[in-house]
Amino acid sequence: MSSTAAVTAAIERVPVEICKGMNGLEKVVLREARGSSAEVYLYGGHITSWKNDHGEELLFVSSKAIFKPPKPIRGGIPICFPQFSNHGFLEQHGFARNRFWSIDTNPPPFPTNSSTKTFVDLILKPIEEDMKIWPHSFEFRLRVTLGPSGDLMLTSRIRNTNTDGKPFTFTFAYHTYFSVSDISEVRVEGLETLDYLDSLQNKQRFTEQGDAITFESEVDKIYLSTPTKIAILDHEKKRTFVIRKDGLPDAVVWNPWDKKAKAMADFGDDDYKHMLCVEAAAVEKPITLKPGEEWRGRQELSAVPSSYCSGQLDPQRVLLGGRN
Ligand SMILES: O=P(O)(O)OC[C@H]1O[C@H](O)[C@H](O)[C@@H](O)[C@@H]1O
Repeated sequence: MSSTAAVTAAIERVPVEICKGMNGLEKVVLREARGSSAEVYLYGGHITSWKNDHGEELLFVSSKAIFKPPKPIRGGIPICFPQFSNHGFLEQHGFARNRFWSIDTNPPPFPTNSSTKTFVDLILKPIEEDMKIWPHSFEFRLRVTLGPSGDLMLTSRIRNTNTDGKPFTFTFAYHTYFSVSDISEVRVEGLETLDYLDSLQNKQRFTEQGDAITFESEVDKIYLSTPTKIAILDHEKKRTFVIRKDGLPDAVVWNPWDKKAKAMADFGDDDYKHMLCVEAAAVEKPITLKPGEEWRGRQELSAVPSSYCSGQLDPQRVLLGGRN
């Protein structure tokens, strides 16, 4: 893109608001004309709010969340990089979720749908401390976009900028906490009959049964090679979340249930009833990048009124307009 085009693109964009959030931490607020909004903290590159055009919050953030470094924020969408969970020697979920990201004022060209003008680009580069625990140079660019109908899109571009010729390997997840009315009324469709690693049973491999997934106890599973669309149906709210993903073959499903909830200082005792994590991820097959190579991982979230019946995962029908 020429510099003139870049300037034009910047002018056409809906300006984003940068303000102080909890404990004075900086956050970016995106707003769409019809009323939807999203908030992202520079601390963690962490989405903490996604509201539909009625102003209803769609993500769960614990009322006990601690917005204070180095503690990651409990809820919203933490970014797990360069390690998912304890699958490696780094701290749980890697360090991206508790680093300060910057606004990327001049991101490399990025194909954008011409109707979406509400977005912000963030960037994370390693600090000296990171290089000690993970000796690699990288540029992690995160674009957060709010679509005209309130869809929330996250695109990550991770580039190996090592100058020593060395490749690096990472695992990744968008650790999305969805807000649900009552976990026992929720069903997940799209993961039936798939293989998963059960993190509650030493990551042993099992095969899911044929019915949609429902919840009556703690769950912590990594579903493998999942379809690009997954739906979360919330009967009580009459709302369906549709997750579309690209470059992220796995999907983690997590709910800590009552005992683990009580053990977490930044999570209310009953919070587990009102959240469900379904996390677009790349875990089973870690990503390796050579110097100069870039990886992309994309997640798109929509929330629509539940209007379809069990066993008919057909987001084309759910999403008026039938986008794929
Ligand atoms: O407490 P955190 O470090 O944020 O992790 C919360 C959860 O994240 C993922 O869903 C993992 O699969 C779980 O094993 C973990 O408990």
